[in-house]
Order: sequence, then structure tokens, then C-alpha cells
Amino acid sequence: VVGGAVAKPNSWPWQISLQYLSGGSYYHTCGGTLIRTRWVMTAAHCVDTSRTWRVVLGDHDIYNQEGREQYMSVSAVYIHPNWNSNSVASGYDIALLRLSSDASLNSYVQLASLPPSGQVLPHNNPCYITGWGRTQSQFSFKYNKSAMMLPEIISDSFLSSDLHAAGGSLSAQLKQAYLPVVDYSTCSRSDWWGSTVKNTMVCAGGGSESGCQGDSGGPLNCQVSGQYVVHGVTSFVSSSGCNAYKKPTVFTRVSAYISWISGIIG
Ligand SMILES: CC(C)c1ccc(NC(=O)[C@@H]2CCCN2C(=O)[C@H](CCCC[NH3+])NC(=O)C(F)(F)F)cc1
Repeated sequence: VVGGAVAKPNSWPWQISLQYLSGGSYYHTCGGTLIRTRWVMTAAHCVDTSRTWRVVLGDHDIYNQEGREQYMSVSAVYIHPNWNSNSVASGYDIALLRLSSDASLNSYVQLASLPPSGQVLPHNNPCYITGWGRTQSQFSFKYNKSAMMLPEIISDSFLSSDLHAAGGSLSAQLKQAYLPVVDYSTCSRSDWWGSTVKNTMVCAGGGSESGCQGDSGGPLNCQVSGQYVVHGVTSFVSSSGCNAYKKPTVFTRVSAYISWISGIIG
């Protein structure tokens, strides 16, 4: 999350951290939403590689154990059948994870509410994105020696390389940012996302605050009649920067997939 603030611990009790096993340790890679005691909703692009996954419930600081966490293993991954990993713009960026055991619900771990099938929120509907994703965009900077008056002592190898840096690292603590809905007619304007965005998606934000790498799969929490409802699954941002101008964060529209979800979880 770029901008926003650290969330009050466990104030989004359906937010999960999806982690993968590598070299004996687990690493946060995506967010997700607890929708039943044995089911988590996330993005297809988070789980379209075969790894050993775990889901952490009740987390706040992903690098420190604070005693409220529940560590769940994943018994099955259901990726939407129409998902195409080469084309995030086609949509269907949604997946369900079946947990090996039931979550224990308490004040730190709760189920999310999902919207009714087909519900589309109006422009500027209040929503919050939550996640442990990067806090700044990544950047890459190409040096061009001839174009820059640099002392000869600076080696070509250094200069010829791109300067890549993880503009932001993951946030240790869960963050939230206020991202109001951008309606489809605005979001699909040619100087916004154009035809890249589909009406099976939700756009939100578009200012200086946004989702960023590592927030994928997490919830867009929208206020509807005084209650928070998870209307989006964080899907993509601009490849030229997380909070790029007129490129709001794009979410899978959950209300477009309610029948698919019901067909899987019963
Ligand atoms: C033009 C369209 C097809 C298109 C739109 C947006 C992108 N964005 C990106 O590639 C940026 C850069 C790093 C990852 N990323 C993303 O947007 C990834 C999803 C990538 C899925 C495709 N591999 N999602 C996120 O970073 C986010 F915001 F959800 F946390 C790429 C292509």
C-alpha cells in the first residue's frame, strides 16, 4: 500500500497473509480474504505457480509473532477456469484456497461479507484497500554515460547496468488506504485504463494512494449501508508505478463471481 496508514491491529479480521515455503522459511507473497472457516479468496495470479502455501490468520506484523496468529495449511487451490496468466487484462483473476482445518473465529479472526451477485458500486463509494504490499513503487533508472558528464573513473559496467531498486519493501505491519470507487465509465476512458479494464473489475483510488506489489489477492473493503463488504480482490496496478496518475488500482469485482464461488464452496 502506497500512502495510507498502519491499520489498527486486527481491525480487518478477514485479511490473511498468503505465504510460500522456500529454503525452510515462509515468505509473504499476497493477501487474501477469509470467507468461510475453511475457505480463503485470493487472486489467481498469486497461486498460478505450484508451491507449498500457508495462510496466516489474525496477523498484524508479518515478521513478528504476537500470539493472535493462526497458521493454516492449504489442502486445495481452485483457480478460475478462465484465468489466463498471460493476460491479467482479461479478468478472472480470482482463486479459492481450501484450508486443511477450520479457522477458529474470534475478535482477531472473522469472516468477510461478500456482495450480492451483480452489485456494482457507484462512483466515489468509500472503500479501503488493506495489505502488507510495497509502500512505494519500484523504479528502474537507466544510466547513459555519454549523455551524462561523469568522471571517467566510474566504470562502464556500473553505468551500463540499470539501477533497479525495490522502491519500497513490504510493510511489516498491515496498512490501509482510502481508495474511493472510480466507476467503469471513468476508469475505461482512453487516458485512464482504456480497454484494459473490464466491467468484471472495480477501479479504486487514482490519486497518490494505491495498492502495490504484495497487496495482490487482498480485499477492497467497501462501506455499503454502514457495513464493510469485500467488493474487490486486488489484481493489478500500472507497470510504470503503483500510484501512477489516472491508473487507479484495479480489483477483480467479487459480485461478478458469486455464482462461481458458491459452486465451489457450496
Ligand atoms: C496492459 C495490461 C495487460 C497490464 C496491466 C498492468 C500490469 N502491471 C504489472 O505488471 C505490475 C508490475 C509488477 C506486477 N504488476 C501488477 O500489477 C501485479 C499483477 C501482475 C499480473 C501480471 N503478471 N499486481 C500488483 O502489483 C497488485 F497491485 F495487485 F498488487 C501489467 C500489464
